[in-house]
Amino acid sequence: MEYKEHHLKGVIEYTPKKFGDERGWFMESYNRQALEKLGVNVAFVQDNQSFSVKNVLRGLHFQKPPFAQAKLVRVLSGKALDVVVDIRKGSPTYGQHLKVVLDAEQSNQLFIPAGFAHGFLTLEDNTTFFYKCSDYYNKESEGGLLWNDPALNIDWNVTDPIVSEKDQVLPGLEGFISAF
Ligand SMILES: Cc1cn([C@H]2C[C@H](O)[C@@H](COP(=O)(O)OP(=O)(O)O[C@H]3O[C@@H](C)C(=O)[C@@H](O)[C@H]3O)O2)c(=O)[nH]c1=O
Repeated sequence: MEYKEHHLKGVIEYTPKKFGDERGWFMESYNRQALEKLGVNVAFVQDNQSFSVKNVLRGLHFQKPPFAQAKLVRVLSGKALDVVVDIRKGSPTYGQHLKVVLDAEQSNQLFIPAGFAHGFLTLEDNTTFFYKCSDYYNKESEGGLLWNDPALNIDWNVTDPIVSEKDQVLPGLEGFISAF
C-alpha cells in the first residue's frame, strides 16, 4: 500500500497493494483498518457509480452539514482528472485546489474529507467513476461551485467539456458563504 498526503490537509492519495500472478491481479480495494492507520476514521454508508464519455465534467459538488460527505473516490475503467477545493471556513488553504489523475490501471484512490467541493473531468471514453460516501444523498443539502470560476483558477486543460445544465449555473467563490 502506498499513500501520499497533499498540500490540502486531510486529503490522502492511496494506492492499495496489488498481488499479480499468471491469472491477473488481486487487491483489497477497500480496507477500513488500512485507512484508519492513515488517520481516516470514517464509516461509509453509500457507494456511487457513474459512467461517462470523454470530456464530461461533473462538479464541483458538496453536501452541506449535517449531511456533509467525506468521499473515497477512484475510477474502475478509464481515467479522470479529479479536483478538490478546500471550502473549510478558516482553513489556511481555503479556496485552494488540488488536482490528481485517477487512473484505473494505476488503481489510485483519493480520500476527500467533508469540507471540500469535488469534481472531475473524464480523460477517456468509458470512464467508470466509483466512490464511497460517509453520508446519504440529501437533495436539499446539495451545494456547488462553478467549475470555471476565475476565482478558483483551476486549469482543467479542456476547452468545451460536457457539463450538466445544473452545473453550468453554479455560483462562484465570490460571495460564497461556506457552511463548513
Ligand atoms: C449524487 C446523487 C444523485 N442522485 C440522482 C440525482 C439526479 O437525478 C441524478 C444525477 O445526479 P447529479 O447530476 O448530481 O450527478 P453527478 O453530477 O454525477 O453528481 C456527483 O458529482 C460528483 C462530482 C460528486 O462529487 C458526487 O458527490 C455527486 O455530486 O442522480 C441520487 O439519486 N443519489 C445521489 O447520491
